[in-house]
Amino acid sequence: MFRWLQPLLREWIPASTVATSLTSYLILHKHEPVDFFAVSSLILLPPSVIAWISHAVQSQSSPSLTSIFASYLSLLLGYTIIYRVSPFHPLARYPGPFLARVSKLFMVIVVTKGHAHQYYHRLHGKYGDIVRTGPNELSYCNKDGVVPIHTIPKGPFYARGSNRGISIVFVRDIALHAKQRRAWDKGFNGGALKDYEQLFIKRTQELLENLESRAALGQIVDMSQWMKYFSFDFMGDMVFTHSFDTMKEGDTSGIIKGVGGSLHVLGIVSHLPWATRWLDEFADFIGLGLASINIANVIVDRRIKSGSTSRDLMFHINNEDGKGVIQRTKRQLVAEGLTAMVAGSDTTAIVLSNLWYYLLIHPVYYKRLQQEVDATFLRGEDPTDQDRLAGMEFLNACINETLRLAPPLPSGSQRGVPPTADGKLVGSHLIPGGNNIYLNCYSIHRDSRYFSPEPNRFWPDRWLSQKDRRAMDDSSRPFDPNTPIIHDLGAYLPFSYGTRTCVGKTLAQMELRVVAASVVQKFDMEVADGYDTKQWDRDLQDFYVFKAGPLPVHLIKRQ
Ligand code: HEM
Repeated sequence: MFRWLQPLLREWIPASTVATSLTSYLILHKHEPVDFFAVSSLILLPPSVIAWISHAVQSQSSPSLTSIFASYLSLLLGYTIIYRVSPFHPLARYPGPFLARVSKLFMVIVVTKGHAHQYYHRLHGKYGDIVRTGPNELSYCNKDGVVPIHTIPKGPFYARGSNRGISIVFVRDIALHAKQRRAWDKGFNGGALKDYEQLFIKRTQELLENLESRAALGQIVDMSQWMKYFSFDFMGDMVFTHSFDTMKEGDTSGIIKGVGGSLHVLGIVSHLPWATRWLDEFADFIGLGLASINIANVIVDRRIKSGSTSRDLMFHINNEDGKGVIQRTKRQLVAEGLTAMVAGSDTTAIVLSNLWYYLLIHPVYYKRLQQEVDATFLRGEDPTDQDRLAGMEFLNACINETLRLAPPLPSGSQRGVPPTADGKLVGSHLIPGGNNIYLNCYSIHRDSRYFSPEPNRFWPDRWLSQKDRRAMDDSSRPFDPNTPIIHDLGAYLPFSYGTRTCVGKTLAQMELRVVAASVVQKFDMEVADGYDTKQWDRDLQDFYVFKAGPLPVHLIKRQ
């Protein structure tokens, strides 16, 4: 059949493979679709049609299906790579590792190992303030980027599939975010914080009782695990009036494991926005329902049915006072509730764990903190009074220094200059439309232009006034007032900056102060025998939010 067409076909197949792959490349390049059907049509349809025509003509010399696909896909890949590494790419002038220019897959490999924060930090050390970390992505480390970067909308990292509710963290549209944020702001105003305060004070008491019983038995306590138990239990109370009771029963509901697992996957997959989107779209279909979403679904269901028995966060977000601006579907409530759980528990837990680690390797600061607590609160008095806690300079210095050295979101939050925009000026760099940028929090916090001397060292005194400042690791000596100090708060952003700044900042600070002061008031703390404290940094992994390993300690109840 169609024998007369066969000679023509010999010429036509390679030509059409080149032409269709080039056309598909240009469409993919210009529109960057992430929709599964659009992308798979562009990738699979043209070679399928060519193969079908070739098969219909049935020439002996017709190339096989495999070779048509292989040529088509190689060409598509070839155009992409050539353009990305070429001097015509809008980010061509920015330095960075060669493989990062070629594909974001390179960063996925780096991220998977968990030490992206250290890798980015080394890149800034080698290439300077601005580094190309992906074909269309830059990492920035200069405080002149703080304001401009945080006025750019969130990037494709935050794109979600259509079958998930979109929680506040993932809303990319600026106007929609402002609307959604109003309900959240209501849930974190002075009155609401007062409501939550009693909840975390109660959970702190429970934490202390648990630590005390283990201390009495001489057991080793994993402080990292207990900080998670505490923060998840409190968040369950605060967000949904739901008791996870992990301090009593362990993680029987699977919420801690589920949230940790989701963050791990998100931290890796979200470097390929199309993959995140597809995972979302097909997760339920292929039976990959994320455990944390399933748990949140059940809790929100129960919470909606029971109505509000107290003014928890759902009360505000679900407009149960009738004063709200937007009505939410159950899917959205699940997304918002889960976001609150993730944003509020893993973050505070990691800050507290890091605080214990720094105080353990600098026992002199642990003692100083104890002295300050003892001087502020009477013997037997619980350190829960927020006014006095806010005035404790050394306590706040220790917390701030922990947040400086180990910000829970170390690599920053991706911002994407809209493809239609002319570009955005960041410092002296014009970032062209369609490209993404991160302000690297971990690196900027350790930059000697902003924090000096010794920016990599835990030295709470840098936060104190000159008269109170003591020498590094020797609190018996005053710090030499002639040594120049740089302490630039314009480069300090553990809670982010601008309209997307952390809505839970005040709550987190209150919680951190109460737990830190309560534990040091009650216990002396020592590293457990056999634990090498160098392991802590090795275990600390950056999956969007820091994830810590165990921190085994001995607690000794103070008399
Ligand atoms: C020490 C603890 C905390 C730190 C360091 C922290 C840090 C941050 C950072 C850096 C962001 C920006 C994220 C981004 O741009 O993608 C953020 C946003 C957010 N945080 Fe926190 N956070 C903490 C505790 C909390 C708590 C206790 C809550 C309460 C539920 C909370 C709720 C949120 C929410 C809802 C957002 C999204 C805000 C928005 O997009 O408008 N955070 N946080």
